[in-house]
Amino acid sequence: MAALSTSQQNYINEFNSKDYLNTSYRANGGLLLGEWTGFVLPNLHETFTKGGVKGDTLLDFGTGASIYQLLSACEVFDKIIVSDLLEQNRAEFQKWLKKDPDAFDWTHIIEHVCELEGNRENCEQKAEKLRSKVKEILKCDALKKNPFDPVIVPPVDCILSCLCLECPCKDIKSYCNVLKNFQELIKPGGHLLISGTLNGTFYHAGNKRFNIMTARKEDLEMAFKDAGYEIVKVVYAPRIDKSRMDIADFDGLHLFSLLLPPPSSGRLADLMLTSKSLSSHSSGRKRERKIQLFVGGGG
Ligand SMILES: C[S@@+](CC[C@H](N)C(=O)[O-])C[C@H]1O[C@@H](n2cnc3c(N)ncnc32)[C@H](O)[C@@H]1O
Repeated sequence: MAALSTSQQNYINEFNSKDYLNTSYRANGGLLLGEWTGFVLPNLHETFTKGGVKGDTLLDFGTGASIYQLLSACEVFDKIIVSDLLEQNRAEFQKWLKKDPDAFDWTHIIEHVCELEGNRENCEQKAEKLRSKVKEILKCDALKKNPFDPVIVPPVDCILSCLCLECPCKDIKSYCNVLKNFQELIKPGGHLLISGTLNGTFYHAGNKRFNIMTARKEDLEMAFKDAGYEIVKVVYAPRIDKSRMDIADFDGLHLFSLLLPPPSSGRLADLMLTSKSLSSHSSGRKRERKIQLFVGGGG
């Protein structure tokens, strides 16, 4: 088994789920309430309505113990898979799912999303809808080729990841590598939605400090293109309130809506050549047929 990086071991030992939720999202005072939620919730609402992103399964990568990012998604996906590196985060998420009295109270955030959706449902109905859509809570590690190893997750319609990839990735090269590995997890023609902060170097969960990769606009744009995604939409916003830079020092926010294009005919030829040269016996032929069928179906 590969050794854990310092960053992963640090997360395992030091990241307290409740401290993170309280620092970031507690009603009246969470650092990420206001500018972050005021940015990400309407943008996700729009992505999952006017933006037309929908499907059978959404995979949320690096969920932590957060639910805010799934509240609009649960309207347009049948199944949601959540995932995180940390056992403590997965357990904390499970508490919310099971309505444990000790679970974090997300009411203020759920109300915000209900308002965005025109109050079709009340808070309780909305929470129940999300609970009913979450089908799995998986362990993941962004730094592995298959982040769910040894589990094989069949390709999904959409991967969503908020405030996560800048934590494990030490630089833009490793970030781009993670994006490339994500391709195996997304159906061709499916979406990748990535949202996070710009130009930050650290954030706090309680009194513990976690360093992050400094994400610059131009580096992110380049990484998504280099990794083979088509940028459908990108939204940026500056950080206005800089009074608590000692808790997290980012100066802006971003949301990228990306498309994983179906393989072009040139790429199909490459795939078929690779497939043929990989095996000359019947399993190779089966694989070749599967690729042809799939491309035919995808356009
Ligand atoms: C800043 S928190 C964001 C949590 C949540 N997505 C949110 O928006 O509130 C960063 C998350 O990244 C997770 N993380 C750190 N290293 C990771 C890795 N190697 N693979 C997957 N997740 C990781 C942490 O466990 C943590 O939940």
